[in-house]
Amino acid sequence: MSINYTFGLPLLHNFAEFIYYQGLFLPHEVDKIIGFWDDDKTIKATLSGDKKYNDELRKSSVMFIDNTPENDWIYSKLGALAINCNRERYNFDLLGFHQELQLTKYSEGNFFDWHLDFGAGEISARKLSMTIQLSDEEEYEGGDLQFMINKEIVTAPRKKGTIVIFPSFIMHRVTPITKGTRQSIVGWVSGPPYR
Ligand SMILES: O=C(O)CCC(=O)C(=O)O
Ligand SMILES: [Fe+2]
Repeated sequence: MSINYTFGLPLLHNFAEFIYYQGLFLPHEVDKIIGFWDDDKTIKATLSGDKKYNDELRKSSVMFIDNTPENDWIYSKLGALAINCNRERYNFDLLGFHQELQLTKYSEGNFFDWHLDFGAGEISARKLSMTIQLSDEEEYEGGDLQFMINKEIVTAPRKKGTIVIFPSFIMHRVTPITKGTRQSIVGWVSGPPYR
């Protein structure tokens, strides 16, 4: 039996669990971002909310990219991409980056197991998650960014400079690094609660 609604229910025909873009950041721009890494500004990655300091879920180092005028080119490129992507795919209410971009380094044995970027409290405003693959794919083994789409595990492209965007409620992980080092930028575009 089919039900015909008498009102026009807006549907998302272009929804995708994740999307990737290549070529937005030029190789020298990616290298410049990698150059921001400063061991003195590095902190051990922690988790938001109740899961804080859970070594079993996540092991990596992070630092934050200050939202200062000289870093504006990164924020504005990513922001513009997020707006376009959102218009095409999701139609979420977005307000902007409410947290600084996170620069992450995964060394051998580091990982981030299955999780959502969305949850109660401070992370409930996250709408879109963005990742930039900063490392040359030949430089590390393991370290795959993967999505759980129903019961299918799908791996995101590893090519240096690839930007991956996904709704923050999608389950994802970074598999353990078995060799070398992987760096990424992670950012969240936020907005008011779903309604
Ligand atoms: O490093 C990545 O590509 C993703 C990391 C991640 O899922 C996160 O920081 O929430
Ligand atoms: Fe995540």
